[in-house]
Amino acid sequence: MRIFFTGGSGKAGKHVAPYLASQGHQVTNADLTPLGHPDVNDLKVDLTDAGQTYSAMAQMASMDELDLPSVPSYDAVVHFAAIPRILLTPDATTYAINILSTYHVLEAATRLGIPKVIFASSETTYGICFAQGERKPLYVPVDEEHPVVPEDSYAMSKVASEVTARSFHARTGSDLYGLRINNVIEPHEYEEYFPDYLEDPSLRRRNVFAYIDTRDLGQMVQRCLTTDGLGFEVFNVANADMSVAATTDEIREQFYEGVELRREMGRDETFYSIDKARQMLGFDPQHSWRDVLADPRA
Ligand SMILES: NC(=O)c1ccc[n+]([C@@H]2O[C@H](COP(=O)([O-])OP(=O)(O)OC[C@H]3O[C@@H](n4cnc5c(N)ncnc54)[C@H](O)[C@@H]3O)[C@@H](O)[C@H]2O)c1
Ligand SMILES: O=C(O)[C@H]1O[C@@H](O)[C@H](O)[C@@H](O)[C@@H]1O
Repeated sequence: MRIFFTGGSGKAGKHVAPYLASQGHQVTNADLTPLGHPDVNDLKVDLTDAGQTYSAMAQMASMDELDLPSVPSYDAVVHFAAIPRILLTPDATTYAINILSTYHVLEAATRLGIPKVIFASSETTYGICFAQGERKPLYVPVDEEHPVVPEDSYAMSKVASEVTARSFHARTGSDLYGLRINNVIEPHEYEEYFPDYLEDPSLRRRNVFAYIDTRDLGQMVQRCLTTDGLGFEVFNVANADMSVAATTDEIREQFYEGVELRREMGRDETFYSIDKARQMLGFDPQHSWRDVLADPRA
């Protein structure tokens, strides 16, 4: 497929964009800074500018396309570009950049007739990650039906992005899949961060003890690309296990007193439910910190 990928130079995108290229897709990376990967075409675009966004999505992807009879249309957009958390820019700027760029991407894709947009939403929509003080989930495992009423500007921008996508879907009926991505972990980060997480699970409370490996995030995007006709949907994205060594029973006892348990859970199973992605997309995460570090409980 011919893919317009935004934010391909970032933490998640620099893994996912080349992975999609390795799966045979033709990938254009629309970002403020280039990725510089041999298999990905870089295009410098400021997505907060509507004209730039539309123009970039309408034009040819590479010099090779000069030899085609006309400029082909993109088959899908993967929208990862964003200010990816609070405290990087003032709250109002974080909100403004994220909602504006997402609106522009969705509008351009819609007007150009691109049939699918996969966009990065976030675990923060559930209001736990960047809550002032501690906030527990209403129930576990946290699934896509859990209320999304966050108090921080970043998560608000992601909720607004989902609402905007749902409305574009109402207009066109096209496929718009929002990925409520958990905390992104690059392969080299297991050795860097996880020894501390295994030692002290409270470090992962704000992520409901979950994580997502960049390689499994790539698999998720690929599955979204190959699964058509779902319309507007949001999906939690996380690895199958927790980012800590404690068991689900121990975590519930220590952190989730009074939190409803909706169903039986496995010993190490993620509290960030990926049942929907498994059922609707066949998502099947392959990686774990246990591939890199010894499980102190094994
Ligand atoms: N990192 C995480 O743990 C995490 C978790 C959940 C969701 N997300 C979401 O996933 C996506 C990717 O996150 P990331 O960690 O790779 O972030 P990142 O900051 O590393 O990458 C984002 C990229 O977007 C680009 N960008 C920002 N503003 C832009 C603009 N106006 N025009 C064009 N490009 C612009 C940046 O240059 C950067 O390369 C984001 O939407 C983020 O909100 C991230
Ligand atoms: O976008 C998000 O959800 C993420 O933002 C990151 O900066 C946080 O460190 C991470 O915990 C969140 O998962």
